[in-house]
Amino acid sequence: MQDEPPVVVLRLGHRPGRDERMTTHVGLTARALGADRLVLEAAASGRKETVTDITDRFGGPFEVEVTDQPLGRVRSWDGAIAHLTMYGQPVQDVEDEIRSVHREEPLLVVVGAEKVPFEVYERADFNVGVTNQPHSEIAALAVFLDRLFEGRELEREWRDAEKRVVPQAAGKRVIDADEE
Ligand SMILES: C[S@@+](CC[C@H](N)C(=O)[O-])C[C@H]1O[C@@H](n2cnc3c(N)ncnc32)[C@H](O)[C@@H]1O
Repeated sequence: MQDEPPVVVLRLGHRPGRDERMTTHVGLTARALGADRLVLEAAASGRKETVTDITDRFGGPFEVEVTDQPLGRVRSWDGAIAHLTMYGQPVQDVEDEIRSVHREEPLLVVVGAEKVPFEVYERADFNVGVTNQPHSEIAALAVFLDRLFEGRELEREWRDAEKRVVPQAAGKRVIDADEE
């Protein structure tokens, strides 16, 4: 988020066909819940447009990039790495330490699609479990980011939006952002 070291989400793995919506939703969740950037691997490059389109309409800043060297991103990352995995340390036990590291340096958050290479477990500064039960990278990412930002991401402001949702107790209201 603004005025903080960046949080970058790396979506490691993508099975064409099967993972299209999951990868899109990893990106939308990263954007909505305070991450600054999403890195997709080349097989997922088709998802970039969808996430970018949402950013164009509903605001940013949020960047999406595609790499053909996803593991290279992990190897060369200049900052801390949190890898979300059901085998990791409970998020509630490590969140304070991750927050304190993130005050000083950028954070790479790695989420998988299928089996993640063991190298990632070794290179990660934190292997983090959001429960030690199998579930979803989208759910794990959402809980992790909310814990990292302690809810501040819910109040963030969006820049350069075309549209803005006006919260309603019932019904839907979307206005042009320049109508305000
Ligand atoms: C379908 S799961 C793959 C399951 C795999 N056995 C694992 O967690 O390493 C896809 C991704 O969801 C995330 N994930 C699933 N369950 C999780 C949990 N309990 N805590 C944190 N991340 C989780 C991980 O990033 C994982 O790579």
